[in-house]
Amino acid sequence: MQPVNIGLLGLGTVGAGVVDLLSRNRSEITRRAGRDIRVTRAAVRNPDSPRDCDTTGIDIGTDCHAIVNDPDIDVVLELIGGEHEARDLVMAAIASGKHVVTANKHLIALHGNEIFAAADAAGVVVSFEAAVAGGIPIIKAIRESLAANHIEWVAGIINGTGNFILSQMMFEGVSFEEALADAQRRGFAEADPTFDVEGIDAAHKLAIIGSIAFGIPLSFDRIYTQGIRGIASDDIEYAAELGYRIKHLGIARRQETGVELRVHPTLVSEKALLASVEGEKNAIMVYGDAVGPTVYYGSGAGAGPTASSVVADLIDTVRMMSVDPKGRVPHLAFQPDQITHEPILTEPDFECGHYFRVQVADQIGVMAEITRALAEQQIGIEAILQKDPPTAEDDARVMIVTKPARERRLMKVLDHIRSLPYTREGLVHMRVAQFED
Ligand SMILES: NC(=O)C1=CN([C@@H]2O[C@H](COP(=O)(O)OP(=O)(O)OC[C@H]3O[C@@H](n4cnc5c(N)ncnc54)[C@H](O)[C@@H]3O)[C@@H](O)[C@H]2O)C=CC1
Ligand SMILES: N[C@@H](CC=O)C(=O)O
Ligand code: NA
Repeated sequence: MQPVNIGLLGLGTVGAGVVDLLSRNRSEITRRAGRDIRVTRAAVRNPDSPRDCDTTGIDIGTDCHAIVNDPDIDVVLELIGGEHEARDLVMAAIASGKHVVTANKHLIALHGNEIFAAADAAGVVVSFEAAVAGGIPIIKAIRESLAANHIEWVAGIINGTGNFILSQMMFEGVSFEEALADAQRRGFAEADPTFDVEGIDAAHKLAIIGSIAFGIPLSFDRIYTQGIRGIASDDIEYAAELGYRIKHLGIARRQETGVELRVHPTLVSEKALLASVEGEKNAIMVYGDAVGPTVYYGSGAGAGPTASSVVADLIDTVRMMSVDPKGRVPHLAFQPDQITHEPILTEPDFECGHYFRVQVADQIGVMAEITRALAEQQIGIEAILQKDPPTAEDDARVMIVTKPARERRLMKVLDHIRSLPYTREGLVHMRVAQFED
């Protein structure tokens, strides 16, 4: 059989990982794919930079379009990252009848609807397993292995850099900035690390998860997104005393009236599986009506893990080259004409537990007023903690975890508490996740 020629766009962390893996496991990969898969051309910004892989036999240049238009290239592997240039290259590859593999969640989250429509029309496949949770085969799990289920919710740690920073801060006493610099050195962080710390990267991934779980279009701009920068070490401590860990989660959840798509710091019971996921590791729970809860854990970033998914996509691509396009796994899990536009809910309609911290004058009746306000909105209390603040001797800090409640009700309570004469500035609110795992 003829070898399959890969045109590689980008030879950075992931690109080098792919070249290395294809060479290291060449014989097993060929036995699985049925054909030899080889990178024949690559484009990079600076061809003279040193590489973390052996590039013997690869023609390295700077012109991505020359690769996309090369008739000898069978599959384009997009690993340059970013949005517009990657979109143009992928659309050009599709137009020239080439299959595409990408690790670019930014690209898929923002342009996937257009890209998949073009790919379906051209009879080619765009694969993107590495785009969500790096090496964890979560796309395949949701799209294929759980295809019999009505997916009720998906919740996970889907940004390795953010989880690494939170773990370093909690266990190593490292500052936020130091931990981020370390994540960058280790190759986990995005080229623009604000994508990691502001929750944008997680929102890109959640857009993809939500779409393949619920059969809705990719809806990145409708995702509620909050990053990890605002998490105070005091709240990490208080949460621990209350029996919780603060994790940065992406949550896609069905309600009767629509779907919640949200990314934010979340209190997770220390007994929950997700609470024990540390460092750059990712973990995703998927709840299907037939299967119940399932968990997928592993490395969400780094050269080897990400290359593992990219190469698996290349193998899949090679295998399905000979399959009738109508018989292939649909890009977004559901047949393209079965994608529906369900309402995507906004904050007032989110339903979950809540944590809040409020500093008040330490007077008789204050706690009673706070609990009365909660009761008036029919919000149950899960746990209460009271502490002296680090300064302001006559004040008290009150931390409350509520039972699940519609966020619109909780906001009324918090507005009321803020308006009380003895309430100080700086009320903190975070959401709490309840999982069955
Ligand atoms: N690093 C990781 O752990 C993971 C990365 N990804 C995604 O994989 C993709 C690649 O990420 P990394 O390898 O980490 O990036 P990187 O910054 O290490 O490498 C990017 C490569 O693309 C080349 N490049 C960029 N723009 C180019 C252009 N216009 N023309 C020619 N070459 C160009 C650069 O020279 C470099 O070789 C991104 O979409 C990223 O989000 C996905 C999962 C994990
Ligand atoms: N920057 C991302 C890389 C993988 O997607 C992360 O930290 O998770
Ligand atoms: Na993956």
